[in-house]
Amino acid sequence: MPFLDLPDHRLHWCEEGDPRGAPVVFAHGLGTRLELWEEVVAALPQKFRLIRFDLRGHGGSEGPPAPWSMGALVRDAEALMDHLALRDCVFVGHSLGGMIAQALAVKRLDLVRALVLCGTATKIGTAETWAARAELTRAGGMEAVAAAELQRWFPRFAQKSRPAEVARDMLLSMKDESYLAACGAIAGTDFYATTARLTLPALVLAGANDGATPPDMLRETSDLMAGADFVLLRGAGHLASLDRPEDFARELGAFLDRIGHAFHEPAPRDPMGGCGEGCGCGSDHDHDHDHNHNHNHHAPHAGCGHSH
Ligand SMILES: O=C(O)CC1=CCC(=O)O1
Repeated sequence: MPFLDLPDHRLHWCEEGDPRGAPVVFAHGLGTRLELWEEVVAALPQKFRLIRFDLRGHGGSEGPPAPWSMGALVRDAEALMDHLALRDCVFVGHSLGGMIAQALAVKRLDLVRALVLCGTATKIGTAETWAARAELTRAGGMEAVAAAELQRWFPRFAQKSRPAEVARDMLLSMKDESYLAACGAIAGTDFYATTARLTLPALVLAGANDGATPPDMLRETSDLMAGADFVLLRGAGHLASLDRPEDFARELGAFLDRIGHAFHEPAPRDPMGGCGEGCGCGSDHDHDHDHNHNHNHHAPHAGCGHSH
């Protein structure tokens, strides 16, 4: 099992497909783990380089002490992608992973050439709903969280299904403190303004029966991004990759074909050095999304947003 050692925790990741293929990176959401993508990855053409990882405190990845910021979660993804020398990836993000995807596309357009967002939005929940979630976690632990989440993640007819059992096991495998730290990062996040500036190719997949991030939220996120494709997955709940893996893989595969991902040559690294963010600005400033840096080079007049 490969791990990436970072200064205060280690990240667990895995890779399938063709190591020389065009890269596709998968990031799961709150309370799940990289197994969320198992069946989707198996159903995709293996000509791609298919990389999955566990977010900090999830699955096989360690959880450093709280608090965690969204910027720190984004830096984990960046560190892994840099470690694997990935460029011009299609980044597939579910829920919290989809928030990381949006931030990465703003911050590191050299890493991300297209986005696939599912079960996510620019902002999920409110300060009040996340405070209530924290209270539930402290009072009842992950058992109580799982009971509440399964009702939101799966339509009533699927709450006793195999995917619901798998989701429950994932939630119960998580430590309370990591869950609370991840909730804290989501509670403080609103990417509306920065995601609205994205113009890279994007596919937004909504589960028609998603009670956690309902289709309207996904539609709104899709409408924000110029040229994004929106697809409603019938019969799917919040974890569409788990309860409708074949439909998910078909839509994702068609998107990869549409953007010619298999034939895409990664852009060369900036020969002038620069900040490593692909903007050629030459600065060594900290590109922390928390501090509102804006790096969408597809937006012609956006500027790099850095203080030089
Ligand atoms: O847990 C939920 O209800 C929905 C959610 C928000 C972020 C995430 O990853 O899942």
